[in-house]
Amino acid sequence: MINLSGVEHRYKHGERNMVLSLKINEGEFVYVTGKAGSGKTTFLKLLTGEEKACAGNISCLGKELASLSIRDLASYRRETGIIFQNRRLLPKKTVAANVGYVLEAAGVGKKEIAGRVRRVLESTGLQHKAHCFPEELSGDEQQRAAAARAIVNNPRLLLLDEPAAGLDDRGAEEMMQLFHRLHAEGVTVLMAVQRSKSAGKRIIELNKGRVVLDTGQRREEYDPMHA
Ligand SMILES: Nc1ncnc2c1ncn2[C@@H]1O[C@H](COP(=O)(O)OP(=O)(O)OP(=O)(O)O)[C@@H](O)[C@H]1O
Repeated sequence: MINLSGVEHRYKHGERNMVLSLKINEGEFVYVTGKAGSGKTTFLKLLTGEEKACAGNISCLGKELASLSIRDLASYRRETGIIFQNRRLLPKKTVAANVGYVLEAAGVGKKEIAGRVRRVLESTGLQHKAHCFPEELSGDEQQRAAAARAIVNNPRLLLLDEPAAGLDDRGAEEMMQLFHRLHAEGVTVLMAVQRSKSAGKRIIELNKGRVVLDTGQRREEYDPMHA
């Protein structure tokens, strides 16, 4: 489903900050871990097409990202659910409008949008804030709104940058349960976190833009003696 081969990346005028080759299969749940500045966000941005590789190939959901037109990139992004590091809610739209926006862009009818937005706000515990603007929300609620927006279009792939940031322990636990549930329903999940908290899942650890640990498809199969 995701294949990065010989990928290199550098920020404008900067040094090469990422070198990656890896595969992720459909249906996997992968934690992308590493210290601050190790490259987790950059890795996810390469997969959203926001950052471009300066060498190598990235294919995702059957598409070569480098060759997508702006229009095809927009449609590719609608097939994925993304939680950005700084949430990126649209300040002049209500929570419901922020969440429904992706469906509107995909041409879904108004009635259908209203129903789907209502259900997804219920599942993220935000139904009572549907008509608020982002600045009227707490950090916790903004994070829930970002999660609702990421899942409203039933994506096959979720790219999540610190999805529990700003949540208290209980909120973080609920958020994790939501993504584990979606994974159990078949969604592929890539989640950037500084440290993974759940065993039994693949962990790709980055350091200075390189993979320093990859436990493989299933954590149980990881044998440190033969890694
Ligand atoms: N827009 C940018 N321009 C130049 N360098 C950048 C830019 N964004 C990130 N970097 C650098 O690239 C490296 C990787 O950063 P990245 O944000 O991907 O790491 P991260 O693991 O997500 O960190 P954090 O956990 O703090 O978000 C760092 O050295 C960072 O300073």
